[in-house]
Amino acid sequence: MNGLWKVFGPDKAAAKLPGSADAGLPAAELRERTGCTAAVRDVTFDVRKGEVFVVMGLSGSGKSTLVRCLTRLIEPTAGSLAIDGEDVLAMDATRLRALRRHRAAMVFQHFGLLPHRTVLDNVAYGLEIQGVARGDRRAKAAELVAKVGLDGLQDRRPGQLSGGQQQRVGLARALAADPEVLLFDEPFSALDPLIRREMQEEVARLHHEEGRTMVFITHDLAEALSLGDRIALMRDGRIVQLGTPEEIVGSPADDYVRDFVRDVPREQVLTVRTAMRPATAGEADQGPALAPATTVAEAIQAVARSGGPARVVDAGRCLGVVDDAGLLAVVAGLPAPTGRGVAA
Ligand SMILES: Nc1ncnc2c1ncn2[C@@H]1O[C@H](COP(=O)(O)OP(=O)(O)OP(=O)(O)O)[C@@H](O)[C@H]1O
Repeated sequence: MNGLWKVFGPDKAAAKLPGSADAGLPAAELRERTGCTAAVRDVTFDVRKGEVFVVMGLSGSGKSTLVRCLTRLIEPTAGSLAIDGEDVLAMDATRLRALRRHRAAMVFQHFGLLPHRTVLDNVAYGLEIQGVARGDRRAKAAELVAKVGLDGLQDRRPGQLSGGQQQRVGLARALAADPEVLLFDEPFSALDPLIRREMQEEVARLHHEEGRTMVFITHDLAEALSLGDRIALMRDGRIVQLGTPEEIVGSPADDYVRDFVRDVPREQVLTVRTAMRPATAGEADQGPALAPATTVAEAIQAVARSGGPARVVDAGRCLGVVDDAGLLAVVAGLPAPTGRGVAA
């Protein structure tokens, strides 16, 4: 998407706002002057095939509006939007329906399961509206019920399931459409923390197995950091930073982001790439070898066990070494000493 806007308010005023002098005003002032709310302001990003793209921000920052614009459940006010090169804003009603059914399925916080149908029939429902024959859809639904870990529960009704199990049914139903992209709107925020963790692991596992593209909305930083390949952090309708968890925690774009990530356990997010320094003579072939994606927390264990620096090795090449001073600097949030982070 490119330069996307969604402005709520009186039609004429809303249409005029993108690009106007008022467009940058803080939310309250904007509302006072124009009667409009700019829920999404000039947002540009690409979701890459196969990645988990997280949209994160506090309540009211514009996450849901942004993700609903992706399939035009909400009509954007301005900007452009494409999926696989096809212009979404030019799609007619038929193409749009196909987009929402087959290409970008949405998983909501409240799944809206059909209470009188069994688990299997709820999952098969998505296939039913696609016109799949009964025998085929039941076989496919049974496969998906097993995939999301609900084996043996297929004849229950939603009321006989726990919250987490209901979410799995919703997930299986979304997967039944075999969409290119799964859009998750805060799907787990109503769950208690243990079940929530379990569902996050489930999503991570499914992603790992299938490599399906996922767009995931959350206001929970820990969830964003654990699931996201990249995170777009929103504030007041804008993206304030877009980057990997390591970039957001390690190099916050401004004071707002810095404050946001202040309490994150840095050693669990940052990797040895941030902590390493060039190897000196003789170090390149000594000590334990760590992959570049190794977290600082894991590297601390390796260095503590071996009593000396560890090497960061990628495809047989030594990129640098990490020692206790470098690892401690990361944990303490200190700037890397000169020479660190530079490949040898
Ligand atoms: N239909 C609407 N009419 C007017 N304003 C709206 C409408 N929908 C959303 N807004 C406003 O747009 C802004 C962004 O809302 P949005 O729901 O996208 O935020 P969010 O980040 O998803 O919040 P939450 O985490 O609470 O769901 C808010 O200021 C909200 O009040």
